[in-house]
Amino acid sequence: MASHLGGLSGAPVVRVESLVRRFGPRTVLDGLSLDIEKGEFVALLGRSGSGKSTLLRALADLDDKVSGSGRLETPDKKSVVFQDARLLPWKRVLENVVLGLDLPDAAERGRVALEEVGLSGRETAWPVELSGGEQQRVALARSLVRDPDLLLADEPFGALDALTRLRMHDLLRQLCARHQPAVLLVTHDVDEAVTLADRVLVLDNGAIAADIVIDVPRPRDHGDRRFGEIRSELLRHLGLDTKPLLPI
Ligand SMILES: Nc1ncnc2c1ncn2[C@@H]1O[C@H](COP(=O)(O)OP(=O)(O)OP(=O)(O)O)[C@@H](O)[C@H]1O
Repeated sequence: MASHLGGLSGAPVVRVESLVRRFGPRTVLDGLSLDIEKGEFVALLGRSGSGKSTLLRALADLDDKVSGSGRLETPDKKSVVFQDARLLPWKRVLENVVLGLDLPDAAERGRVALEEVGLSGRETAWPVELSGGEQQRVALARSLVRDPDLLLADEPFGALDALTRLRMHDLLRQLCARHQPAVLLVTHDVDEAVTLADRVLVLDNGAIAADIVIDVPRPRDHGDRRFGEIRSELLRHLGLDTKPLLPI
């Protein structure tokens, strides 16, 4: 698989070939292959337990037990955003953003990143003083201040209310357009995937079962005919056909 080039050029930023991850007798990733191009926004869907977070952890270098006959190549500069912001409660917002950033202009960069996510003026606040959406924006600022070549996001909006989620979609698109990292976004939300991504993958049986280029012009309208076709195709791949659950 992974034959897609998506109209983008250059060597892939992420190259995965024949990746295997077993937990005891259970094979969760079974020879998975995948490429992500520079600046490409890829969303990853899959049923619960299909191995999405397992793959993301492998790409984030958080798992040293992956194996396989192929290769796992990722850039050195990568950032991860999780469902919960994971801010240190005893550090102020700006300190959280620049934590571990060993650069003379770290504070200035942190301020710029906070401005980009709309949190200017909150530099000295404590995380507990921020809403869930604001905390997640701090987490985004913390990721982007490192200017990553790869942004890995594991259901980053899963804990947010619907309106905040939509606002975060816009923000993430803007930030990605500006910073141009390659992105792998794990999500359960088919519409989120089709709204944001250049390409959507479906993980099933330990491998990429579908690889669909989203050829819908931006800004994307959920009511667009092509949007609906792609949504239906993805739901089919997820085993969630649009058949009614109850007899009508
Ligand atoms: N540390 C672990 N030890 C044992 N099994 C694990 C471990 N981590 C993950 N698994 C198993 O691997 C499978 C895939 O888990 P993973 O969290 O990657 O799925 P997922 O697709 O992200 O699921 P969800 O959508 O529910 O978050 C699951 O069956 C899970 O029980």
